[in-house]
Amino acid sequence: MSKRALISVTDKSGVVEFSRELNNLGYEIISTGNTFKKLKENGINAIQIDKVTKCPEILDGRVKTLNPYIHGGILYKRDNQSHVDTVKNHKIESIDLVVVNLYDFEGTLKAGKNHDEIIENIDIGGPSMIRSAAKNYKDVTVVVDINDYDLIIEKLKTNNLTLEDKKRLAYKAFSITGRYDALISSYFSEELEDTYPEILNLTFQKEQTLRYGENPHQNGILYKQSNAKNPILNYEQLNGKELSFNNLNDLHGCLEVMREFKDSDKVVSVAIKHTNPCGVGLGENTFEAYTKCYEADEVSIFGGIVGITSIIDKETAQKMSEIFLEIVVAYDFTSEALEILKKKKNLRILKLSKIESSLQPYDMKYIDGKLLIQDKNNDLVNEYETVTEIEPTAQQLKDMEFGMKVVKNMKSNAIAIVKNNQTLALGCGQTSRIWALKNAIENNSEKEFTGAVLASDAFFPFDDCVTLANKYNIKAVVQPGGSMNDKDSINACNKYSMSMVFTGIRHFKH
Ligand SMILES: NC(=O)c1ncn([C@@H]2O[C@H](COP(=O)(O)O)[C@@H](O)[C@H]2O)c1NC=O
Repeated sequence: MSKRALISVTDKSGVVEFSRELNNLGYEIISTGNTFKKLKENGINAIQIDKVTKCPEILDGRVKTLNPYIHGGILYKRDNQSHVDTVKNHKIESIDLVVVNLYDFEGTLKAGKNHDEIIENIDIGGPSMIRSAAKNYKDVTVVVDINDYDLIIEKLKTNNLTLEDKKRLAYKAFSITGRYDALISSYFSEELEDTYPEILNLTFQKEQTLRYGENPHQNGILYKQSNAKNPILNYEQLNGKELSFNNLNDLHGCLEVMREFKDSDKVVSVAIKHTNPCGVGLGENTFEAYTKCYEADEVSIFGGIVGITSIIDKETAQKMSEIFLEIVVAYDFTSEALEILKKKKNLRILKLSKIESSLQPYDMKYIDGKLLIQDKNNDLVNEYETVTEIEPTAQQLKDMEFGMKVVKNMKSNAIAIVKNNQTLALGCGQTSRIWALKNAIENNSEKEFTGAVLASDAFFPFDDCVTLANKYNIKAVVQPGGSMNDKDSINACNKYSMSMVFTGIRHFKH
């Protein structure tokens, strides 16, 4: 008896050639509405589904293959006599190969169609057949990926389709239906504004196998969430080696800082080291911004990432090429700038499409079998409230906002000393706040801090930071406030004739 293949595909690419080969191999083909039409038009020998189901496709295609003649033919165990007798009694014929790809739910969603159209694009019969065939993979071959057509034909021709192959195809099939359902579930959770559902169905697709992970002995992979909105890692690579695990992680840190300044009328230049900013400068033009960023810390920038919210010109590119950088990322590059930067073969040059606001509902951390999820930290300050006798100057207020944007994106405990739209000294990732400040000051002992502003990611539990700042003539402080001992810091500020502003929002980043 000849073998039978059921072919029902929305994406019809390659299906004619594939079916022709199946015909040549002696397969009888059963097919649904439009697939059947396409095959027939191309001279493929096929039988329409209703000849098998003995029922027309009904309910606008909602029921085509949901039928015992189909599922019985797929699901019966060939080595189970009772199953064999049952299908024989019911005149159900064997289906040995199931070729299905699903209604384009994802594409319909992305095209912004209305709810009813999206619902109509939830495939029911397709996943059912895929799951039936995958469950019975020992007896039935399931093909869900058009990229597998050639290999399947090759294997069938050489009689070399092994049980292991079929198991792998079944695995792929269940992964595809699982992903499909996760996308549907996410759609409903969004529709019903259920940001933190009881069951969180996230689905990620492998985008890139990285050379290694954070260290050479660790594997590293980049997965992408296909239903993410405005993903921040959205760039075109114009030069250089493939991005590494650490590059991608650091780049994310860089883009998050750039995002803080995306609506600024000035250009921001950020230097990142190990996900933390090590220099940030705001300027009227690219060169000024980069110069400020570079001069903020000429040591740490070495081997770092530089991000610029503008077009990189020749002058800036020349200055950049004086040092070793891993990545330069910007909105664009002049052709002269690109020519200069490209001389460094390994320098990764990235052109960003655009920096947009984050539309991701949350941030997450995988903690060994559990997932910690929280709202994305999209706010900067609640309101600026001066809590001292002295008010900050207009420039100090501007620097306070600038400083908060920087400390918000540094690992806690984080301190930024800033002046005139430039970071002068940064301290981060310290286990004590005073150490973060000492670190910042001691690493930049040659600098003049008079007139600078001190920004802190979280409140001061003691007045020690204020006292130390005063020693270096820093006369303005911005911090969230909220400590039981706020009074101590406020009193110290008043004693030293300093201004202090509370923002009302803490920015821990651990
Ligand atoms: N309802 C059913 O019984 C059913 N059986 C198969 N499908 C889907 O119909 C599509 C193919 O339809 P057509 O051959 O008419 O283009 C395939 O994507 C397949 O997954 C169905 N459609 C939706 O559920």
